[in-house]
Amino acid sequence: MTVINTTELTKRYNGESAVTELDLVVQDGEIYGFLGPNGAGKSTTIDMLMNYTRPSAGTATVLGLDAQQDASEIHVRTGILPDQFGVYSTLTGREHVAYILDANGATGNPEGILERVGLGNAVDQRAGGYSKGMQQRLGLAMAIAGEPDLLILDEPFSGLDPYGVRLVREVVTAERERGATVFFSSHVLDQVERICDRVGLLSNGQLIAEGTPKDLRDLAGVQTQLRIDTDSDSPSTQAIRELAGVKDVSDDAGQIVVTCPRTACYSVLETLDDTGVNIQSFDIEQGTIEDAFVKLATDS
Ligand SMILES: Nc1ncnc2c1ncn2[C@@H]1O[C@H](COP(=O)(O)OP(=O)(O)OP(=O)(O)O)[C@@H](O)[C@H]1O
Repeated sequence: MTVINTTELTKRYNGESAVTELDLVVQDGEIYGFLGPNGAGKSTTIDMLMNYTRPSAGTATVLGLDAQQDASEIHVRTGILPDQFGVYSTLTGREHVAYILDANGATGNPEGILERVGLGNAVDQRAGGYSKGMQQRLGLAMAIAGEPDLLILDEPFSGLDPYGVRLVREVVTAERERGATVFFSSHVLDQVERICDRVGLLSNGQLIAEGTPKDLRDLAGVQTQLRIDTDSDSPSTQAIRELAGVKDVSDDAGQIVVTCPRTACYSVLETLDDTGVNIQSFDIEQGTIEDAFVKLATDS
């Protein structure tokens, strides 16, 4: 089933296009990362999906329902962590989660939900006294309360320490295992790479690339560098220069640096070994999705 489907979805503010003819399809059970530089149109797209703002043109369905006509039903079935999430300072964490469960007619144990996001010790503390990271975790707890079919998370890693970042990752993965679909925007690209099935890259309101994180690295031509330390001052590199995929080989006082796709690294090492080069150690520096993101966004 298609969980999110937009057709030529467009939003203009004062004649300026924030999102332009966006065609987006997210399937049931996917973790989809919605990426893009500041001002690319990510939050505007989420706002249109949630009917917080009306499109200037085009259509969107969420969970098979019309994003505008059926917004109430979509809200009940969707857990949302909005951009710039704010707490009610006088309410406790427990009261925040209980409110969402009640509003959505759902059952659940607020304490258990808060424990899942690492707020087990702050359940009855007023949220106004929570740190920024704790408030963000509370936002995540409210999003997952009631086991929604879809999670829409706008910058879920924002303001979190490494422990919090890992926790979001674990919660997102667990939610998908439960059967939810997850759609989130993020600038924290290494995390995106670790959990997303697919990513879409938005630039100036347009979807300029889409696929698995690996697809995007390949599309951008991001290469891997393999550094090999040998015990020779002038190791023979002719055989590896002729291997498929090898882009560049340099040799400096026994250290060979090979630029090639990650899949070619094993052949390079094996070929060097076959030609009698004594490999002492090696290191693979993989091109990242961040490299791909910058290249694709700059080229577009
Ligand atoms: N209410 C508004 N009125 C006028 N322009 C707006 C409004 N909301 C967004 N925009 C403009 O629309 C464009 C897209 O903004 P949006 O917030 O969707 O980007 P974003 O990708 O979410 O950015 P960020 O990563 O910085 O959160 C920007 O140029 C922004 O200035």
